[in-house]
Order: sequence, then C-alpha cells, then structure tokens
Amino acid sequence: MKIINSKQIKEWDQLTIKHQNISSWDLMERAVLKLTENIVNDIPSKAPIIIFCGKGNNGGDGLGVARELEKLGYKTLIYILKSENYSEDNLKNQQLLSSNELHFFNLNEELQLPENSVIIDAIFGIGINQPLDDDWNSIFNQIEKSNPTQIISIDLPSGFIADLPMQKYFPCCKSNKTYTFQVPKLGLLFPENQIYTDEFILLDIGLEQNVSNEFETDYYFIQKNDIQKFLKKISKFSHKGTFGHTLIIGGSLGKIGSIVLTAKAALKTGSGLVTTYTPQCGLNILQTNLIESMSLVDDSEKQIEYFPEIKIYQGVAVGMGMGQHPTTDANFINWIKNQKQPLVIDADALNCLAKQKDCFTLIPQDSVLTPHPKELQRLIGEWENDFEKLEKVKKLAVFHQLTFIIKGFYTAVITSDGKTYFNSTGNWGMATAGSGDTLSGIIASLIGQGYNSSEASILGVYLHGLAGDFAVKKIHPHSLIASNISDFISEAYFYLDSNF
Ligand SMILES: NC(=O)C1=CN([C@@H]2O[C@H](COP(=O)(O)OP(=O)(O)OC[C@H]3O[C@@H](n4cnc5c(N)ncnc54)[C@H](O)[C@@H]3O)[C@@H](O)[C@H]2O)[C@@H](O)CC1
Ligand SMILES: [K+]
Repeated sequence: MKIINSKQIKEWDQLTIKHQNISSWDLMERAVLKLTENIVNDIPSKAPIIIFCGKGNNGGDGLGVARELEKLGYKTLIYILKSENYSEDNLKNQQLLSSNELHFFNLNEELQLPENSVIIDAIFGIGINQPLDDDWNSIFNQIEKSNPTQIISIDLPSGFIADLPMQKYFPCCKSNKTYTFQVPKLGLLFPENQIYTDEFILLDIGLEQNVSNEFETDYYFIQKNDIQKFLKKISKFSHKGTFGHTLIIGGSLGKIGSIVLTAKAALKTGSGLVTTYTPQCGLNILQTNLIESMSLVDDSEKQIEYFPEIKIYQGVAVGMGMGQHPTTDANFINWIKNQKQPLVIDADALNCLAKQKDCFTLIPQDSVLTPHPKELQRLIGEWENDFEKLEKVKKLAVFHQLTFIIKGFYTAVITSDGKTYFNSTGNWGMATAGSGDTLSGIIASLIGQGYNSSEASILGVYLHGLAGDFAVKKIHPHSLIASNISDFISEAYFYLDSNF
C-alpha cells in the first residue's frame, strides 16, 4: 500500500468524488458511518462522550459522528471551535444537530469537562501543514487534565503534522487511538512520534483504487496482499538444492546461542541446507541444539580468526554474536573487502564496520544491513529527527546500492532504489534478546531461496513480525523468547497461503 502525503490525499478525495460521481458530503458520510461503527466498540457503557470539533472537514466528521451516536441512543457533549468560516460540509452537519447541543469554544476559555469521559478529537486532520498557535495548549491541557478514560482522534491527533518533523513543543492533542482514513500518514510511523498516539487503525472509506497509480511516492506500508504478490510459487519438482544453502558466520565464546537462533530461523524459513561457521567452542552446542544444521569451525577456540570462502552458498549472514576481538575485527575487514556476493550484515559485523573510515565502500553491493538504533548511530552518526534519519539512510542506500533495515515498531526497509517500506506486523514482545538474530537468519534464507535483497528484506521483516504475532496468541508477550519466533514461522506461511 502506498503512503502518500496530505496534498495527494486531498487530490485522491477529489478524484474519488469525480470518478464515483458522488459529492464531498457523500464521502464524509461514508467516513462518519465507518467511524461510528468502530467508535461504538470503544465506548464503555455510561461513559460521558465529549466530541471536540474544528471548523474544517475534520470537525465535520466529528459532528457527523455525534449525530450518528445520538441516533444510537448515546448522549454527547459537543464542543465546536468558534469561527467565521466553517467548511461547507461542517456547516451542513451543524445544521443537522439542534443548536442547543453545540457549545462554541474559544482558545482562552475554561471548559466544563466531566471526568472519566471518552473524548473524540475532531479538531484538525490533514488540513494543517504548520504548527498550531501556542494558545491551543490550554485546550489540550484541559482535555488531558479532565482525566478521560480515552481520547480517540479522527484521522490524526489534532495538531499533528503528517508530512514534516514534529517538534516536542508543537501543540498537539495526544490520543490513545487514531482512526485514520484509507492510508497511514507518514509521521505516524516514526518511533519519535509514538508519544502522540498509542496506535492507529486504518479505515477504508472506499477511495477510488483505480486512480491511486497517479500518486508518486517513495513510501509504502506493507500488508498481506503486498507480500502475496511476490511470494514465489513452489514447484513439485523442487529439491533441497532449489531452496538454497545458507551460511551463518559468527559466534564467540559465550555467544553461540545467537548462531543457533539465526540458523534455526534460516531452516524454519525454508533453506534447503544450513551451515554455520563458528569458533571451535560452537561445535558441540550447534550439533546438539540444531541437528538439522551442519557445522564448520574456525581453527581458533574462542573467536573467529579466519573467515571462510562463501562462493558455494546462496545466502550468507555474518556478525551475530561474533564479538569484537581485534583479530576478528581485522580479519573481517580484510575478508569483506574481497567479497562480491550480497551478505546479510548484523550485530558485531556492523560494529566492526562502523570503526572504519568510509565503511560502506567495503561492503559488497546488494548487501542487507540490519542495525538496531545504537548500531545505526555508530554507522551514520547522529540525526535530528526521524525524517532526517530516513533521508540520511536513503542517500547511503542509493549511493552504495545497499538495503538498510531500521528496526523498530514499524520496521523500515530502505532499498537501493531509494524506496522505504514500513512493516505492519510485529509486537512489543519481540523486543527480546536474539530477535534480531532470528531476523538475519530469515533474510539470509530468503536470499538463498532466490529472492533479491530488497524482496528478501521486505518479506523477511514481514514474516518475522507475523510469526511474532502468531506467537503472542499462545505465549504472553512478556514470556516470548526469540526461538519462539522461529517456531511460529510455519503459522505465518500458512496465513500467507490463505486468502482470508
Ligand atoms: N471529502 C473529503 O475531503 C474528506 C475529508 N475528510 C476529513 O477532512 C479532513 C481534512 O479536512 P480539511 O481540509 O477541512 O482540514 P482540517 O479539518 O484538518 O483543518 C482545516 C482547518 O484548519 C485551519 N488551519 C490550517 N492550518 C492551521 C493552523 N496551523 N492553525 C490553525 N488553523 C489552521 C484551516 O484554515 C481550516 O479551517 C481530513 O483529515 C478528514 O478528517 C473525511 O471526511 C473524508 C472525506
Ligand atoms: K483529529
């Protein structure tokens, strides 16, 4: 699914109106019905409902929801911003409510807000592209101080600017949940913006799909149907050679577990064969814990000193649990300089590269780098905000022809053509030791199965998150451990095979 900016969404609304031969009011009514259908499930019985409405169409949505909720027997308290110029559909909605139901407010007003209410925030949506005036803080503070059971935003938390970096001091209504129309808004996917809304839920309001090709974007939100489009069909004549041979290089004394996790994930993702390359201390552990894998060992007991020849392998991951012994570091750099085939580079291999000047020139093209935030910082330096972080990474990805995976709640895959794919699967339980090792094993396995680096990364990140989502149906997120993720890759595949 494409992620487009606010200006494009407005064009999309207009094109939908034209192509479907409807009015803007009809479209708003669709939005209102969808919103109401969902919001009724969020309202505890007897909770007071307060709806804050602005003067544009976001306010129009809020007024429409008030009307629909009243039809269903709910009592609502409606606050609407006092203004001279309401949008047409906003006014029409006001007229459908009796005037004594509407309380007009100014920014400097002390409002009478009952405690423990459900607040619906319909003041601003995608209509703003610069920060609200500081005077808005008083209203937002009053909302917060009234101790609501929850705050539900329509389309965006009011004051949130979807396409530009937010600053901490920009006035904004912070909500528990945002129902956003049709497509995610870019800013909602950034970790630094998670303070503005705990979650967002997409509402399909039937914007015309046939015209969505017209919108150019470098950003995508990856869901099941996107993944199904490029999953390879399996032939019944397949044999283990078809599914590739994956090599996992890493481990050091006390950190062999990470190699077990990576190798297990590679096998569970479908590698025909998996071989590990570790120091000697890894041999017994691997042969005991993962009988399906094969083990090669370095001459050294505790850390890798000599890196292997990799030509016969189709997928290669390096760095997990590798440690940062000076000999390992030096020999890794000498080795990687001479590699031609794409690698999945993780953990200590990234830390080692970060110590080199111009490290990206040493990495074979089409490689995949999977840094966590600290590792990324070591590689690319500081960033001011998540927009800047993405831009920095994008430039490097294009210039050096690499794929970066920025891990987080909405993990971002930045490919060598400058596109960013945000992942939609996963949960907080997956923030656990070894989860990243599992991801590297999945991606190396997919490269081994013939996916290119971008496809393997997008699919890998999705599968990893989805397996985690299936895992937490059986295991509490607190108790989820990395090896559980691999145990549920099978469920993830079944889900992708299905059409529901
Ligand atoms: N037909 C449509 O276009 C649809 C629109 N929908 C809703 O309409 C919203 C967009 O509506 P609008 O374009 O009217 O925009 P909004 O309702 O988000 O806000 C527009 C109002 O904010 C004012 N404004 C802009 N920047 C400001 C700033 N920095 N400080 C103070 N005031 C500022 C504008 O003058 C305008 O009055 C969407 O977010 C969505 O909720 C939905 O009803 C779906 C259909
Ligand atoms: K809003």
